[in-house]
Amino acid sequence: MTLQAIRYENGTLEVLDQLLLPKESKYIPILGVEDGWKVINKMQVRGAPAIAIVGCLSLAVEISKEEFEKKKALRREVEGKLNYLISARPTAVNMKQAADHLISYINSLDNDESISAQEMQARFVAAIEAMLEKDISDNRSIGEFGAKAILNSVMDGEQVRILTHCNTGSLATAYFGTALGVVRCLHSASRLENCYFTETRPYNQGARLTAYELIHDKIPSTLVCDSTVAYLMKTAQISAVVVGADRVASNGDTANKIGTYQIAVVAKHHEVPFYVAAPLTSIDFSVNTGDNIVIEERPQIEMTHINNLRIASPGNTNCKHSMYLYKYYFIQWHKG
Ligand SMILES: CSC[C@H]1O[C@H](OP(=O)(O)O)[C@H](O)[C@@H]1O
Repeated sequence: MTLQAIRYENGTLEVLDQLLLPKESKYIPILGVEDGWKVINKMQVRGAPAIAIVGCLSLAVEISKEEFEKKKALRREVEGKLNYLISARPTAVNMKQAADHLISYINSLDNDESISAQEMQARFVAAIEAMLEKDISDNRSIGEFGAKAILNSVMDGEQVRILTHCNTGSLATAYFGTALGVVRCLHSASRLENCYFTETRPYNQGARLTAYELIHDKIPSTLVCDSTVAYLMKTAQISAVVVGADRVASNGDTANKIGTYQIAVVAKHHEVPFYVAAPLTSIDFSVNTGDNIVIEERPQIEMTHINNLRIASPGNTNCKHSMYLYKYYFIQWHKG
């Protein structure tokens, strides 16, 4: 059984506090949407699919404890709280996609006169709970499809060497992962020679989270500095790069963790196939190109400190060159 970022059973929700990993493995209770918003905003829970699932489950936990006489009251509460949850982080689209779907669903339940307020509440909670199993099923399909695509591009029986960035595994989803799900499928097929993964400064999703998962699953892997990527592709015969996505625009432009763009450019230079592994819930058809994707900027302390220890000299942060911005960049989808 791979690691579980999310524990949900009969209306009770706990999440693994990923800010404490790998030093401490601690689950924290989520009692409602306020808790859900906080753990997403603080990145105690992160990863595009996991953000949507935890956000929506926090709503299910909250409304399961309430009684609604009027269907319209339930609909209004659901709409307000889903829009609140979207504001926790801007770039990953999964929470917005889930909110749009659930608002449409609660409106259809409200308009169905054959359904009581209690039935409406029960069906709505069930729809959120179904997101967990759907994500796991999607991840397994992505993993199998991605592994097959990579193996089709190499010689029969050849062992492959994969490079990935950030964390896209069980700690970023309901279970199994997206890009790391592809790695898991290659390993299960006995075709993975090694998975190289970047530390992914400044939050260190790779060094702290992907390392934790690959060691847990006993998958052959090597942690590399972010700055090693070009040298690695020049010297290590990388078979393919596989990364996740926070938001994919309708033309294929992809927003992902900072560092993805430079890996894509280096992969193109070294003619290494580059794959984005993402569920349909990460694709935003309302956005034409990457230019329209909101880029998340986070507090500079997330870069200047590690575990509250300053690692960057204090400077005049008003000067442009000294500004520490933790930004996502999108990669132009290299067609053909
Ligand atoms: C399947 S996770 C997709 C995406 O989420 C991660 O971002 P964060 O750790 O900031 O939530 C990373 O960009 C992954 O590629």
